[in-house]
Amino acid sequence: MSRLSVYHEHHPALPSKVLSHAEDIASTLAEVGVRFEQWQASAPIAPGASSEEVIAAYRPQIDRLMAEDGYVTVDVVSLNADHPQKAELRAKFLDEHSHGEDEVRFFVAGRGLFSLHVGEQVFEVLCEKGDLISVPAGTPHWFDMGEHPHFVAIRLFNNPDGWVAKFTGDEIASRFPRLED
Ligand SMILES: CSCCC(=O)/C(O)=C/O
Ligand SMILES: [Fe+2]
Ligand code: NI
Repeated sequence: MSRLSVYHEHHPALPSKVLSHAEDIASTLAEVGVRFEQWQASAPIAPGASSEEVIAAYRPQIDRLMAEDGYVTVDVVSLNADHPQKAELRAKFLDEHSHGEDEVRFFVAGRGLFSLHVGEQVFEVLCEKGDLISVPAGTPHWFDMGEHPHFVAIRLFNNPDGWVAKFTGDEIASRFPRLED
């Protein structure tokens, strides 16, 4: 089940708030400018579906976001526990970083743990199948795919150069919870 846990940045062991209803998660994240939505596919997605088929199943929602927020490219990224570089990839995303553009991810399958560092608070969002999150440009954050990663995600970009990260050098992420398998 999707979940939002809110922490003070100095108290990683004790969340001040834990929410599991999608409406509550969305309204709490909206207060800090973060978009959270749940989407339904407009067509069934068969196992092994191509990127084009995955995108087609969510075309109306993708087109709406592109029109609202000016995203120009869309792709599909897929990762599972057989990936030979899974440990390196996990470590890279686990260091606190920001991007010059919004980080927009829709989970077609699987799960991942996003943690957003906003002021003195950390908003930890467990994203599951059907969840969309948009991390605003410039927001320090990290992402845990877990020791045994499994996700298929649609990514939207407003920069055609794709994924570019600026690492903050802060070790805050090492003090916060990891994605539990
Ligand atoms: C679900 S893809 C997440 C990995 C990524 O692109 C990123 O920037 C994490 O912060
Ligand atoms: Fe990121
Ligand atoms: Ni304190």
